[in-house]
Amino acid sequence: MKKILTIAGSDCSGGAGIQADIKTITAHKMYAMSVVTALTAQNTTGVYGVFDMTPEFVEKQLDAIFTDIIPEAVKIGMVSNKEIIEIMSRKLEEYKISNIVLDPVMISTSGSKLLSDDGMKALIDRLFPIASIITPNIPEASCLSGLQIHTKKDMELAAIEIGKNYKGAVLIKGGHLADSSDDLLYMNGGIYWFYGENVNNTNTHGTGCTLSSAIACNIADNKDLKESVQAAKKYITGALNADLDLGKGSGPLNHCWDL
Ligand SMILES: Nc1ncnc2c1ncn2[C@@H]1O[C@H](COP(=O)(O)OP(=O)(O)O)[C@@H](O)[C@H]1O
Ligand SMILES: Cc1ncc(COP(=O)(O)O)c(N)n1
Repeated sequence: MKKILTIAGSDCSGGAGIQADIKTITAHKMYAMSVVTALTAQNTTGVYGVFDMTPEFVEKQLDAIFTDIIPEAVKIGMVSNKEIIEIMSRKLEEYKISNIVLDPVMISTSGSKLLSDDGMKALIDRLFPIASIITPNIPEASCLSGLQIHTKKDMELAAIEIGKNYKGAVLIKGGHLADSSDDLLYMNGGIYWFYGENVNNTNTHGTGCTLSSAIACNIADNKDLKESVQAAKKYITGALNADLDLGKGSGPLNHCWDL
């Protein structure tokens, strides 16, 4: 069985973070492991508290995993702060871990900040260089490129701008653009569009976490990056179409459908 590690924050309401990742990995019939970087008290209406793990305990978790079970792919989500990022980058390099999918989580769908300002710089300097692919949403791509993004052409310009400083693949997710769910992959100077069915469902809590975990599973399954994104898009569309409606805000996805 393929083993996937998620390094991310916990969402006690089960919609995003570690919980979304484990559900996605299990739905792909793979073995999920998790390193928790932070606990959050959140639900479909907002984030009400964040409790960061100590860097030392993140290190202990990473050592416990990498000295015993080596994952075929790793997904990185919420990383909180600079100290945690520095430990992660050291450990991922020390154990020569490859196939890293990095979701640069900065702000939750409900608008809460999930990464400190110095964390942002450390993320770019320490984790971007070791990731095979980064998966910013539109606000994150805007922050990384310094460009406003309102159209698909803007997405292309932002991807090229991010690509100037980063050698890996960039997937800009289009979920925040009105009436479109098309995602853009920028890789080796080429632009590839992934056209998605725009599902009429406002329950999108955890879509980014789910997509990046699904990409990690597909990479572990020996698919190339384009095939991995295509298959992950199929998974997210299915989970949105499976239509769960929980909570008072933007609810979680339904992972209980036949892939
Ligand atoms: N209403 C929707 N219908 C279909 N796909 C969607 C919808 N909303 C988001 N997606 C898809 O979910 C994935 C995550 O995108 P997005 O919501 O932009 O990320 P994030 O959760 O990081 O903000 C992307 O593949 C995007 O195209
Ligand atoms: C622990 C954790 N990690 C990531 C997200 C972002 O997910 P989303 O953008 O879908 O709210 C979140 N809300 N909580």
